[in-house]
Amino acid sequence: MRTLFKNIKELLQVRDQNIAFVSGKAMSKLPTIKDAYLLVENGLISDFGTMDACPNLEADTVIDATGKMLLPTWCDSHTHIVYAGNRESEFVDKIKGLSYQEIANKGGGILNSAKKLQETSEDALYEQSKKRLDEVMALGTGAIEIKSGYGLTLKSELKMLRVIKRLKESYPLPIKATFLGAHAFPNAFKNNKDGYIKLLIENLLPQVAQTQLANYIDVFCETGYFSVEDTERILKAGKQYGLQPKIHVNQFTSLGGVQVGVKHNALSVDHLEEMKAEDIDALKNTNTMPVALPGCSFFLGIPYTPAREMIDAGLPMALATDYNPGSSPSGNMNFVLSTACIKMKLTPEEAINAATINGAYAMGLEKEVGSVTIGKKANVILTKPINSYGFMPYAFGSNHIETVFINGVKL
Ligand SMILES: N=CN[C@@H](CCC(=O)O)C(=O)O
Ligand SMILES: [Zn+2]
Repeated sequence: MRTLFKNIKELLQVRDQNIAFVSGKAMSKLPTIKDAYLLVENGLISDFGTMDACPNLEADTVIDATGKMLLPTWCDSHTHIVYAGNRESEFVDKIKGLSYQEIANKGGGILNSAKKLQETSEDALYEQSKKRLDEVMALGTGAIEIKSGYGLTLKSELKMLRVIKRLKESYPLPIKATFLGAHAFPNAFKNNKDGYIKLLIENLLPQVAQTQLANYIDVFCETGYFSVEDTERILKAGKQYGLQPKIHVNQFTSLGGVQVGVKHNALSVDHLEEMKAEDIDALKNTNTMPVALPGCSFFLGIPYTPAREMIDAGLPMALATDYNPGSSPSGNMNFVLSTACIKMKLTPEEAINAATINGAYAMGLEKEVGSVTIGKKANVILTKPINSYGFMPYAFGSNHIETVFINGVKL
């Protein structure tokens, strides 16, 4: 099965196999080929170059991309798309000025979603999650990470993870699953936090590991949630089962979560809205990817991750949606791209690198997706006719995508 894209106005994010992610100044370079072709064979990228070198071969499908850009699909490395219902009931309180923490203290927040999820059947949860996945794929997402963390009991955490497994089996895009049992303390453990951590380590974690339902482990390291010490205990326990950390840190406070993540070889540290100089320093020369979630800052009205400062300090940066019912009820990576440029002062090149190759690395998929590279999956976005790739983040809110291809197949 061969598909040939020809006359591509500009083919974006063309890379060699050996580039896992880009950092600092290298983020401002987006390698492209103008007037290009791309050949897909059996779902993989098999060749590309300038049109004057386009081989004269038979293809099952030929797509004329005159005036259009072709780029890798978005790699959304941080989502919570498996949830039940929504939290629209908290929206007006939020508009009236209640903070995320105040809403949680009123019975809203993560525990509100946990209650809904515990009362929802596995099939219904799958159907609701599937709609969200269909929606974000149409918006250009071609690889995604999904967390548990609205179960908070053995039964419901496993239910969430089985739903993620079912999505993995039913959809053609790569999906990674993260165990986030340490998302909040259930009411029953309000006065016995140690009891919940013990339950997590001694009961939930062994079963999650035994069923092989998770690729990574996550903790919400934050005041009022899991302390740095709790986080360290949970990460050490996860390590026993071979689960690498990808953790929520520095959303509201800089507590030392970044350092604990780096110490335990986290694949990524995510949120980072509150960063001290020592947090930035701790990330230098490590393999841990910082992940910014501007949709969350936009929705909650909290600071944006100081991505400009971090990139200028030589760090890499990935962008993700954080799609969840409480702090970012949107999985639109195009909006994330615009917000990163407009609010976080990333250039279009930096934002595209952060949303593709660096996002792929932040979920361990850098060998499969995130760039136009021979042998990688042909998960690509064909834009509508546009003048330049900068138009995508610039003209925010409009849909610039004409077609999304996953494994070379049109959605
Ligand atoms: N902050 C922790 N977890 C999610 C929000 C969860 C929720 O409010 O339902 C986040 O990444 O923002
Ligand atoms: Zn999150």
